[in-house]
Amino acid sequence: MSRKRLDEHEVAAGLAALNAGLDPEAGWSLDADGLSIIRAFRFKSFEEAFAFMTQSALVCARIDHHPDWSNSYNRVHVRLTTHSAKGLTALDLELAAAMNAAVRLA
Ligand SMILES: C[C@H](O)[C@H](O)[C@H]1CNC2=NC(N)=NC(=O)C2=N1
Repeated sequence: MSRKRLDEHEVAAGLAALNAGLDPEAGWSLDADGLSIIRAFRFKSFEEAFAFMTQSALVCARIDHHPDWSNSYNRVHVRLTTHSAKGLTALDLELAAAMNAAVRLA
């Protein structure tokens, strides 16, 4: 997977694909600086939130790409960017898609 920075059209297309079928309030959005994407996840319990983080962590380890994230009880806030590229790459879209899938397993 490439660590080349995506242009704004690639980012917009990626976000549209990630958010297809999601409640517009619930999906991924571009941060104000355009360098990262963010999503707030809310679960039924701390256990479900942590199961989601555990599932996501396995993907992070596999693709060597890691989120900036925080957890408070049943909420997980995620920010994805590629530090080495100083912006968004295909890896961020891949990890976001994996997190969308991990929600269903949590
Ligand atoms: C050496 C190693 O591949 C790099 O430090 C990776 C690890 N995980 C990473 N994760 C993220 N989100 N951005 C990076 O630039 C990055 N770099």
